[in-house]
Amino acid sequence: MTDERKVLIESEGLTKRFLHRGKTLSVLEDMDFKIYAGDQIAVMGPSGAGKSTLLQLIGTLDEPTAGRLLFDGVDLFAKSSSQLAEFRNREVGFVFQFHHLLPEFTALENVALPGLIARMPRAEAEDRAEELLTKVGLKERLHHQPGELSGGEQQRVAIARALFMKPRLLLADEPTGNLDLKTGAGIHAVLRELNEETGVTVIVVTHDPRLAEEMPIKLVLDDGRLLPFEAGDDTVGDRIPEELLHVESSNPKQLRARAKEGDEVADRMLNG
Ligand SMILES: Nc1ncnc2c1ncn2[C@@H]1O[C@H](COP(=O)(O)OP(=O)(O)OP(=O)(O)O)[C@@H](O)[C@H]1O
Repeated sequence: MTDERKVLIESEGLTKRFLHRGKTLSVLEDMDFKIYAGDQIAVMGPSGAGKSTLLQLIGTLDEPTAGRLLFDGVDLFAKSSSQLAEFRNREVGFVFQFHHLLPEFTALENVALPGLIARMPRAEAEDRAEELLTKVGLKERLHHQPGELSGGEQQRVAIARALFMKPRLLLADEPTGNLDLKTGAGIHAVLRELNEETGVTVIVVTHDPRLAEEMPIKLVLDDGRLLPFEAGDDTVGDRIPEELLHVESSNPKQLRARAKEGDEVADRMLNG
């Protein structure tokens, strides 16, 4: 099958092992995948499966032990560390579970900060920050400090800040981890809307299949492999996510077999 869409990220044999107290811990093994520009992907998997590690590699915050990662056809880890820093500034927005907003700055100032660091005129940076805060539904909270915002609002400020430099890729590591389900679903909806408006490629790590439902592509990382996750059937329900993921991902063959025929996107990503 041919696909006209642009491949944004391609991994070839991506491998990450940690040396810990004299023992080698293999986290990601020989991963091949493609992520297309504009994809919206949720990555689930048991605790310790390597989800954060994968995100750190894709965001070039860490280096692989082996393998390559291409971004728009360019081999990322062939770049120098200063080129990589520039790549991260320009192309990648990060959102973490704990938002790392500056407490003494307002929402507007927090979002405008990347522009000020890049020496953008203040008025221009603040205009863009206001535009982004409006997009994430916080037009009425521009001058609130993080401590005066709810957890979901703080996370939306962090998302707006991550998008300030118009990155092509947004990486979110459990952005809903300390939020209730409803607020978490709101955050995922914001990510989806931003993707639809700006075309930014979104990869979000989550523990909760109910939150993953917001994302069109759902993958499970387990045993160092990415597999399609079909959450649209009766296995989701109200089961405990960890238990569900464990049961599902311990049977990768079964999981593959169960992936619906229509789930071509995940298949294309994994098989090229
Ligand atoms: N710097 C490191 N040195 C040694 N081991 C590490 C290091 N970083 C991560 N690990 C190990 O790699 C494995 C994967 O960690 P990672 O944080 O990527 O998992 P995760 O899937 O994101 O887990 P969680 O859902 O609990 O956040 C874990 O077993 C962890 O202990």
